[in-house]
Order: sequence, then structure tokens, then C-alpha cells
Amino acid sequence: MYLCTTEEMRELDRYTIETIGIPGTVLMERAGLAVTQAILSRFPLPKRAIVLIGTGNNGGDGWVIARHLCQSGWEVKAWLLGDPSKLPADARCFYDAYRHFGSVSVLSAQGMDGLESDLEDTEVIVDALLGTGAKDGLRFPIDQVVQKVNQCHRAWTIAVDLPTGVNADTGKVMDQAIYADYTVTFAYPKWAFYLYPGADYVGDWDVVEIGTVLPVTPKVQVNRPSLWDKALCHRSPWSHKGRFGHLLVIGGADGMLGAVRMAGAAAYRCGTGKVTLTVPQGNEQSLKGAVMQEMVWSWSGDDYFADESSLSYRLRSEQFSAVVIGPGLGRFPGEEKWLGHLLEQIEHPVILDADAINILADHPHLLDLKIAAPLICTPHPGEMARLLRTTTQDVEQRRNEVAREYAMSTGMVVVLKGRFTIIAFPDGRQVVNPSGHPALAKAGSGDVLTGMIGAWLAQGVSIEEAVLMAVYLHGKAGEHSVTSAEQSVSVDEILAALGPVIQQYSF
Ligand SMILES: NC(=O)C1=CN([C@@H]2O[C@H](COP(=O)(O)OP(=O)(O)OC[C@H]3O[C@@H](n4cnc5c(N)ncnc54)[C@H](O)[C@@H]3O)[C@@H](O)[C@H]2O)[C@H](O)CC1
Ligand SMILES: [K+]
Repeated sequence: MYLCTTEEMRELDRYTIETIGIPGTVLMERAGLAVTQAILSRFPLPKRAIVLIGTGNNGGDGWVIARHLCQSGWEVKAWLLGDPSKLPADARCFYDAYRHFGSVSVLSAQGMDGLESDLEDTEVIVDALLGTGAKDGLRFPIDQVVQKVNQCHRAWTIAVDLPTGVNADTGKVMDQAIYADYTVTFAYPKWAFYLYPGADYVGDWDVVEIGTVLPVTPKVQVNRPSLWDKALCHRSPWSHKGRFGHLLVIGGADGMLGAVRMAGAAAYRCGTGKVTLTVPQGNEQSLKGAVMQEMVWSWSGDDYFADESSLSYRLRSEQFSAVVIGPGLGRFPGEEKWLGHLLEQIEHPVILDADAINILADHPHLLDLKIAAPLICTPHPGEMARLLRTTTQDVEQRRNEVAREYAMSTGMVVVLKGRFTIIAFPDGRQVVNPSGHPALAKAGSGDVLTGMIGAWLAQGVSIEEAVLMAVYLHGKAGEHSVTSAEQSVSVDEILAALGPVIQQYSF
């Protein structure tokens, strides 16, 4: 499923109507009918409904809905916020059609009193005020009406295409916005459905096809199993551990050994043949006692001598197929040269996580080194803010933009974690991940994700598929590990959920 910007939606309308030749009124009738069907499937018996109608084509959908509800025996009050003489042609067509079925109240002429009493009495509110054509802050009287609608807690509110007051491209709210119980959006979901705070205003939502034709392929998709080849997780009866790669996890500074353990445990649950955890000299004994499957190495603080205790020596002598740098790594003197030295040597895909990202943030020219390995970084919003030398709030307000810009400027695949994790590729494409649960918002959850990505990279899965599969299944593991929306769980439970979730979405 693609995700479209308002510009792409306008291009979609224009292309469908002007090039393909499907009249706008056909699209509008289909759009309005789809919303009506969503209402009737929820309320099989006629109810009282208010249809709030704006002066654009979103309002045009509203006239179609008002007419169909009338034909279905509903008691409908159509309220137009604007001048009927100024309606665009397609909306005008359905305004005229509706008036064979019901009367129209025009807010500007009658003030708020009539509308307020209608709102108090209604059972269903249809928000056909503003859709993808909304600009800037809400203008009077729409701002007042939005406020009144949000005070009608008894009524069930459905938004047409997008809740009024939500910016479709940024998810930002223009002063205020309608809290919809349900949204029916046309052709493709909008960014607002996956960005803060817009995602909180759309309620449950569905996308309906109304016959529009895409002129060009959008650059944003919504993550889902069909984007990766599940056969990649299949295990032949003749398999042996060498077939499933060898992941090296580098991290585990004092007091943070659990981070590499969680990454290693996740990697094994995702099918990696071998996992080696590498920690600073002195930490290996306690780690060896804590793990069973993983091999444990240590490296000396000064890693420039190619003797057997150095990481460089081991990187050259062992056949790793992917490397994770960062879980519990900590900060240390000489970190910049240490990381640069590693990046110049490793040829297999490298995932930079946690403090490896923070080292990169303090030494961005490390990316100017001759790095053979494809890089993936998995920042949470705070780490993304450090990479960009901005604030976490700024990152959260522009998640899709910052992830895309950083991926394109650095050539890295960027996994910007959070609700609706965004995966951005160096070619400008993005994928929004719909799975997840607040239970994942805890220390260790990121280590599990980085181990999952490393696992499938180590097994030879392409970077794109490994990242999309890991992010989606990590989110699903969070969902599967809880039984209620408010419940929190331990990382152990998230790890335990990996097996069933992978099973469910693989063969
Ligand atoms: N995507 C499709 O295939 C179809 C979409 N349809 C619907 O069309 C709207 C988009 O219609 P558009 O006329 O471009 O914009 P809106 O109706 O959302 O709003 C424009 C309208 O509102 C006024 N306005 C703009 N900003 C504000 C503001 N901040 N405060 C108050 N008023 C504002 C502006 O002056 C215009 O009059 C899309 O969402 C779908 O619902 C088609 O119906 C079918 C095909
Ligand atoms: K709307």
C-alpha cells in the first residue's frame, strides 16, 4: 500500500480526471458512497445524522453522503459552512442533487445556535468540512464548529478523507482538529495517519478505492509482509549452521552486558547460524557465564595492533556475514579512531546502534572514510536529534523529512524508531511501519531489533528485506507479547514472542 502526499493526491485527481477521463463527479459519488456504506455497516438502522459540509470537494463528498443517508431513511441535517454560490462544480452538482432529498442550513446566515442544538441532538456527525485541501490555521467559523463537535461526546464522528484541522502531510493540528471515531480515506493513506499528533485524531480508519489512477509510483509505502520474500526464512532439511551466517555483535561495556546478550538472543531466534558477542577486555568472563549459545570475545582498549587480541585481527580472520556495533558500547577515549578503524575494515553490512550512533554524531566526518560496508543506522528520536544537531522535538515534528534527508545525505539506511517507525533509503524511498505497541518502549527493545536486523543480514537477506522484516516482526512481537493496550512486558517476553511471530509471518 502506498502513502500519498497532498500534492500526489492532487496529481492523482488531475491525472484520473483529465488524462484517464473519469469525471470528478464519478470519483466524488464513489467517495461519498464508500463513506455512506461505512456508516450503514456500523448503524444498520436509521439514525439522526448531521453532515458538516465545507466549501471544497471534501464538502462535495458530504453532499453525496447526505443524499444517500436520506435515501436510507436517516434523519439528515446538512450544514454548509460557506456560500452555496461559491461551490466548485462537482460539489455543486451534488449540492443540487441533495436538495431533492433534504434542506440545507447555511451556518454563516444562521449563527451557531441552530447548529449547536442540532449537534446536541444528533447521533452521528459526518465531518466533510476540510480534507486534503486544508491550508494553514482553521478559519472562522470552522474553528468554532470543530470545538463544538469535539464537545459532542455522545455522537459518533466519522471524518471524510481526513479529520478537519489535521494537516495531511505533517500530521500537525491547525490550532484544533476533529477527534474522529473513524476515518474513511480515499485511494491511499496520508502521512498524517502515521505522524504525531495526527494519528491520534483519525481514530480507526480504512482506505477505499474509488477508481483513481496513479500517474507515478509514490516514494512511500506502508510496511507489510508482502514487501519481503518469506521464503528467505525457509530452512531446508539439509541445512547446516554455516548456511545461516555468523553475526558479530560489538558492545557490552561495563554494566551494559545485557545489551549484547539481548541482541545475540534475538539473532538466534531469527535463525542466525552463529553469533559472537565482543566486549571490552575484562568484561568477557562475566559474559561467558551468562550466555550459552553465543561465543564471547574481548578486545583490548587499544585496537590498532593486529595481534590476536585485537578486533581487527579477528575481523580479518573470521568469516562474519554481518556486524552490529553499539549495544551497550558506552563512550571511551579513542572511540573515534576505534570506530573509524573498524568501519574501514568491515566489508559486510554494518548496523550502527546506540552509542555507535552517538560516536558518529560527535564525529560525523567518520562517514568521509573509505567505508566498503553498507551501513544501517537505527536511531531513536534522541539519537537522530544528536546526528542532526537539533532537538528531539524537532525530529518528532518532522520524522518523515529528517529520516529521508539523513538517508539521502549519508547513503545509510535509516531506521528512525518510535510509534510508526520510518525506514528511509538513500534513494529517497521510505517505508512506514504500522506494527508496534507501547510495551516496546523500554531499554533492551532496541537491542532486540538490532539483533533481528543483524540476524537476517547475516543470513544473506537483502538489506531492504532484512530491515523491513525485522522492524515489522519486532512490532508484532510487541503486540503479541501483551494482552491489553496498557500492559507492559519484559524484554524476555518480547524475545519469547519472536518465534511464534516469525512462524506466523513466514511459511
Ligand atoms: N482523492 C480523490 O481521489 C478524491 C478526493 N475528493 C475529496 O476532495 C477533497 C479535496 O478537495 P479540495 O477542494 O482540494 O479541498 P478541501 O475540500 O479539503 O478544502 C478546500 C476548501 O476549504 C477551504 N479551506 C482551506 N483551508 C481552510 C482553512 N484552514 N480554514 C477554513 N477553510 C479552509 C478552501 O477555501 C476550500 O474552499 C479530498 O479531501 C476528498 O475528500 C473528491 O471528492 C473525490 C476524489
Ligand atoms: K474531513
